[in-house]
Amino acid sequence: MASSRIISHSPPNLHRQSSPSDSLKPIPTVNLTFPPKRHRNLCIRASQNDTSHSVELQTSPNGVVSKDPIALPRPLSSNQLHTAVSDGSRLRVAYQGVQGAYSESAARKAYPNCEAVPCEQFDTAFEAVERWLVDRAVLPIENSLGGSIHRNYDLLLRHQLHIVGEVKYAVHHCLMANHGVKLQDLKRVLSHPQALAQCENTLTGFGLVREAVDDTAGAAKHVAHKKLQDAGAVASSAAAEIYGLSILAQDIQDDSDNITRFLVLAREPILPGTDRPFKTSIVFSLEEGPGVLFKALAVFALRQINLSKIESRPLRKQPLRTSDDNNNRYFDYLFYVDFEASMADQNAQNALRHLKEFATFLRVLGSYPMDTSTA
Ligand SMILES: O=C(O)C(=O)C[C@]1(C(=O)O)C=C[C@@H](O)C=C1
Repeated sequence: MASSRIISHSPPNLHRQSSPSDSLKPIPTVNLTFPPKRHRNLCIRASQNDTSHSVELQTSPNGVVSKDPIALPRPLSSNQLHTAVSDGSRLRVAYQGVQGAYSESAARKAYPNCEAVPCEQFDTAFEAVERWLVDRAVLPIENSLGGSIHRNYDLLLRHQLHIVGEVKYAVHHCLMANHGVKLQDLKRVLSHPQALAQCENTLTGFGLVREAVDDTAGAAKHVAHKKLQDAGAVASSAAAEIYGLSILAQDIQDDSDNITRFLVLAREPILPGTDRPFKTSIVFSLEEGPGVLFKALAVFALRQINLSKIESRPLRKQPLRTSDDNNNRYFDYLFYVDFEASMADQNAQNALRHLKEFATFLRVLGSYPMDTSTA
């Protein structure tokens, strides 16, 4: 039997090591300030323009840092997450992009009362959660027209965050430009590559050259700030309002059913329940050989567990493997699978135990309530 490793939900951990030399890659929207070591209270401050957010952390002399227990977000139970979704608590939620991005709307759908914290890149949002700057991150993982957001699959594995929820958000794209600019004046259109892909047919019909930028709202902001006369942006109607642009065309996505699925990430897992529909996300790798993937997926089929998503990504550290029998070299993959069952369900636990018998690596990324709302 191949050696296997399973990394499952860890117990809640409210402490982390920190020192003044802790470093973070430059984050334009988030700044870290570490006071001298002698200060007992360590203040991590994240600021964006005139908005500043701060979290008070207590340091012990040996440098172990823990939050004031009263202010600490407790490890979430599935019930607490449900409450947060319905009435919203003042959680700090990171998203990628600037104000008006769809990701911000998704963060607000998950936590209606949250303080949404913009991050320049997906990596920044992951780090912001890990470093206690925010409580959650809401990041896109797949879109019904454009497919998977591969970067976030790779980051899920690189970081140790847990999936604690999902949000489905209906994306309605608008073509927008500065006041007075007409559709026939436009030569170029700026947006996030996913958004451009979702409007492929419409933009081709308009004869516009596509230019990819970090996020949809950032595109709108750029067009407005530079007062561009030959370029428009594809973004939300909220972005048009925020940056003072005129909407030239509405609902320009190639299919009216344009849904993006976002993941909610946290430092701690939630307790999986069976009180409502749950989904579990895992990642695993397999030995090379005929039928191994079939065998892996059969552990779910045998137990009537429905799979809702499967994605494969190259295994970066050892992307090629040479077969023992001949000199053939094979690509090596990681398989990401979402299945419709809770880890609290014995059937799901049996399926994973079975998979672990022949998987070379297996990690549970999270077991969380399904978003059954109509986006
Ligand atoms: O640019 C934005 O507004 C985003 O929130 C990013 C993003 C994505 O990465 O897929 C999210 C939803 C839409 O599908 C288009 C773009």
